[in-house]
Order: sequence, then C-alpha cells, then structure tokens
Amino acid sequence: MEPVRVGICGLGTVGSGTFNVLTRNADEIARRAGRPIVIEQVGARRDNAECDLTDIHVTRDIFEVARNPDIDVLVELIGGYDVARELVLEAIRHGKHVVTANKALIAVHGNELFRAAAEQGVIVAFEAAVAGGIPVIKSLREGLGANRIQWLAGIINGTGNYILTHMRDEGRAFDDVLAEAQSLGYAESDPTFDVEGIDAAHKLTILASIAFGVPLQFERAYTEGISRITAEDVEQADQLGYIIKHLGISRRTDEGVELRVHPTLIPKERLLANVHGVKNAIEVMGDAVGPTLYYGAGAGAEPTASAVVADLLDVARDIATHHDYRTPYLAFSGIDHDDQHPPILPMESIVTAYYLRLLAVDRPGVLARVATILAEQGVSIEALTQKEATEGELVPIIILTHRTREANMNEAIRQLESLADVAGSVTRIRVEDLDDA
Ligand SMILES: NC(=O)C1=CN([C@@H]2O[C@H](COP(=O)(O)OP(=O)(O)OC[C@H]3O[C@@H](n4cnc5c(N)ncnc54)[C@H](O)[C@@H]3O)[C@@H](O)[C@H]2O)C=CC1
Ligand SMILES: N[C@@H](CC=O)C(=O)O
Ligand code: NA
Repeated sequence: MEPVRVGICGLGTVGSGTFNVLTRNADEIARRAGRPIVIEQVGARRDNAECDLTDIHVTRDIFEVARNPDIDVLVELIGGYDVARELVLEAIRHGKHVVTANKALIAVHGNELFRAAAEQGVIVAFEAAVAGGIPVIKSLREGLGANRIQWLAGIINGTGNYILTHMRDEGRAFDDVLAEAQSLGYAESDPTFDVEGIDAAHKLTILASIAFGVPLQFERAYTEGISRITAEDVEQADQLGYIIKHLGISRRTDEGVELRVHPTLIPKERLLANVHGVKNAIEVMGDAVGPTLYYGAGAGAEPTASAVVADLLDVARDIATHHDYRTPYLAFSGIDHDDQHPPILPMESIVTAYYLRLLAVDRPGVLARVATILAEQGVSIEALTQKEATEGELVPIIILTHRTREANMNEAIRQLESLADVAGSVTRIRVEDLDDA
C-alpha cells in the first residue's frame, strides 16, 4: 500500500520524541498499519541534536508543511493557542489530517477545529493531549462506549504531581523541583499552566466532553492550582489518613456536569493516592463496567510520542474510510447541534466534604463560635482538632466536614474570617473519598 506521508511541525521535546519513535520502530509500525508511515517533512525553527535529520526535508516555515501537497498528515507539536490554531486550520483547508498533542488548542479552539475538519472530511486526533502516553482518550471514546459514565477523577498534570511528590518525600522547595521538572521536559513553556491548574483544566475539559457528550467549555472549568499548598497541610492531611493530590474531577449529577480542578485530600489507601512523580492516573466510573483505572507516564518525550504515533496509526487505518463512518472527534455524534446536553455546573453548586485549617485566639468560647457558624450554614462536622499553640497566642484548628454545598461553605468561611477570634484567612481543601472504587 501507499505510504502515509507525515509532516512534523515543532521539534522540541515531543517533536523529537515523535521523530525518533517513528524512525526507530518504522518496521513494526508499518506491519501494524499495513503500510509505511514516513516522515516527509519537518517544520522547525532549528534542528534538534536528538534527531538525525539526514535525508529529511526540513523547512523553517511550518506553514509550508500545511500547504505541502506531498503531506497527508500534519503533526502539530509547536504548542500554544494562536499560531497552532492558524496552522491546523490551514492544514485542514488543504485537506490534511491532523495529529496534535496540544490540549490548550483542543480545549479552547476544539469546537471550531472539529467543525472545520468535519466539513473537509479529515481526522483530528489528540490522544497525546491528555495524560501523555496513557491511552485514556481511546479508552473513554471507544473502550467504554457502552457505558453511561458517572464520574471521572484523575491526576492529569505530570509536572504538578512531580512537584508534590518530591516536596513531600524529600522536603525540597517548590521552585527547586519545578526547575527539575522543566529540565526533564515535563513542564509547559509557561509553567504557571502546570502549577495553577490551567493545563489540568484543559485536559479535564477534553475528558468531560468525551465522557458526557458536552461541547468543549474550558471557560466554565473551575481551576485552582498547587501553589498555595503548605507543608503544614500536607502534614495535617497525613495525620488524618489522607494525601493531598491535584485532581481533575468531572461528575454527572441530576442538575448537570461538574468540571473542577483543585488540590484534594484523598484517603491514603486509594489507588490514586499512590500515583507519584510524573505518573498520571485517571479513574473512570461507568455504570456497566464499574471503576476502571488508567495509569502511566503523563509527560516526557517518548511517552508522549507513544500517543502521537498511535494516533498516526489510527489515521493510517482510517484514511480511506468515509468521514461519516469514523469515530466522532469527541465520541458522540452531533454534539455541536445537540442542545440536549447537560449544563456545566457552577462551582457554588457542587457538593463535597472539606478540610479547613484556621488560626484562632486561644480563649473560651472560640470553638463554640466556630461550630455555630458551620451549623448555621448546615455544615456538619466530622472531626475537629485544636492543636498546640504555634504562633504566640494563636492555635491552629483543623476541621473535617461532612459533604455540603460549596455555596454554604463559601458563606461559612466568609463569616469565620470575619470573627475577631480568627486570624488571617481560612485554608480550605476539598476532600473526596472516591468511595465507589
Ligand atoms: N512535554 C510534554 O511532556 C508534553 C507536551 N505536550 C504538548 O506538546 C506540545 C509540544 O510541547 P513540547 O514538545 O514540550 O514543547 P517544546 O517547547 O519542547 O517544543 C515546541 C517546539 O516548537 C517550536 N516552535 C514553536 N513555534 C514554532 C513556529 N512558529 N515555527 C517553528 N517551530 C516552532 C519551538 O521552537 C520548540 O522547539 C505542547 O502543546 C504541549 O502542551 C503534551 C503532552 C506532554
Ligand atoms: N506539562 C504537562 C505535559 C503533559 O501534558 C504535564 O506536566 O502534565
Ligand atoms: Na493520552
């Protein structure tokens, strides 16, 4: 059969990994695809010493790749929103299939890109965009197709999990571990995307669309990062039998779909509590299959390349299939035209348990006043501990609550912070038992 001709744009961490995996495993990949997958052209600002570019047609103009009549598939690995969007739209206009690892692009511009691709009848594949090498998109979109998905929760940022793991286990400083994650090629070009939860929210947006059949709505995701987690909270969580992980959570309720990314206390014995370093894991609950877990490297050159090349194999197999008979981009047919899909819920309406830490003046009646405020908001307390005074006259109070509405918790925290007995702000970390697992 005719080879599939690939143009790779961007030769950084993932671009070089993709180049090398495709080259090294060319024979194995050709046997799987039933035809060779060949690198016809590379678009890169500069060569990369990791890649042997002898005999490769290299251009400094990535748009030349998008317009090259000898290219069947453009692989977009430059990252970012705007140029990547232009590049992919240009490739689609020229009838090319597209493979991308760019979650920012798919989460923010995906609805537009899929419309354009459907009009041209071309594939846009993006397995590498969520959880790097873990084939979670394929699993959700195809393997779990029989199920009504109930919820999914995952560690979906490798850099963030790497930082949390090494800070906790080695007592190292945040900035020091972040620099290491950057040097290993895990971090985004703007690492605030990793540490402030934006990258995880991009990925969760994509997972939720595929799980629940809703259009991509990144702007509705609640996003909170790991930069404010303190060693003290890690220690308190540990004493209570929990570990703090940065989770993306999406859940179907009677009212709509939750879409939230935030640090979360989870019981130490849960599988997700034991996912460390750059590893990612996503737990998916289906009504028929029950809980399933997907685990592996969430970032890095060759793990991510593994997903990019798997998408190229899918393109090679599906290239001759009419667009109407291919798997839909987001797993459900006609998401765009279907206004029956559930809404994304505002954060105020979610229901979860909470860990609270506050500093109070050590005088009679303080605990009663704290408990009264919580009770008036309908928040019931599971455990309350008053610690030894650490800061002058101030004592830390740690509270675990039962499940309650976020709006009630917001009001309770507002009132607690306005008490004369309470110093500074109240730390709030959500608690999930993931108890169907
Ligand atoms: N690094 C990782 O572990 C993972 C990265 N991704 C995604 O893969 C994509 C690429 O990420 P990395 O390889 O880590 O980034 P990178 O910064 O290492 O590589 C990007 C490359 O694209 C080149 N580039 C950017 N704009 C260009 C232009 N206009 N013309 C020519 N070259 C251009 C840059 O010079 C750079 O070499 C991003 O969308 C990222 O979010 C996804 C999963 C994992
Ligand atoms: N920066 C991302 C890369 C993979 O998506 C991460 O750390 O997870
Ligand atoms: Na993946």
